[in-house]
Amino acid sequence: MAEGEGAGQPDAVLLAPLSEDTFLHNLHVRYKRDIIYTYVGNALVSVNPCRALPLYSAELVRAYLARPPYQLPPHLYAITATAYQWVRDRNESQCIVITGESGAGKTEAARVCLQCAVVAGAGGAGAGDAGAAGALTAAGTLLEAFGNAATARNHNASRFGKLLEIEFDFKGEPVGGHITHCE
Ligand SMILES: Nc1ncnc2c1ncn2[C@@H]1O[C@H](COP(=O)(O)OP(=O)(O)OP(=O)(O)O)[C@@H](O)[C@H]1O
Repeated sequence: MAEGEGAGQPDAVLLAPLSEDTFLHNLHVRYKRDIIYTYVGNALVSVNPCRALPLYSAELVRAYLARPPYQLPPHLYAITATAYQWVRDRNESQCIVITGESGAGKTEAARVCLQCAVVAGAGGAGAGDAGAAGALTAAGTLLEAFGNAATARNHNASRFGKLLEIEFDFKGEPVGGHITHCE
């Protein structure tokens, strides 16, 4: 799971010197090795690989849930697992903001976060596709069917903004959720 030699700097904050050039060069070095995630402190930069990479699995979610943040390579799972643990252990609402230009990969990133939250809420037991979180996944697909369109920048562009909320009970299991869409 370690990134190994020549993978660049996993946290851009540690680049010396830190400039636009070194930042972009570091992202490029990592991208060439199919490493699409890089931290900037507690934020995560994701580069759209435009092809499926073997970066996602329930087993990997469990690995991120089991380790403190920053002990494993940068990943959306690390961000989501930390948010989930803070909801469960500190009883604090958490928010993950995903931003970027059209086609940057926001919708895919939200899907990955939701997948991670589903597995986390199922106690890391598996795909955990049932219940509130499974319904949210299905609702997202349904909204895309009506609210997405092909554009010059993205073959599956969301034509609306999306606020996705998941509610967890005191055991950390998802019990409800909402998707609010805005034009
Ligand atoms: N992590 C990823 N792995 C593989 N392919 C990806 C990934 N992220 C994005 N893509 C590809 O890029 C396309 C565009 O991504 P996505 O729809 O998530 O962009 P977006 O930022 O939500 O765009 P928009 O704002 O136009 O809706 C996806 O349909 C998919 O083909």
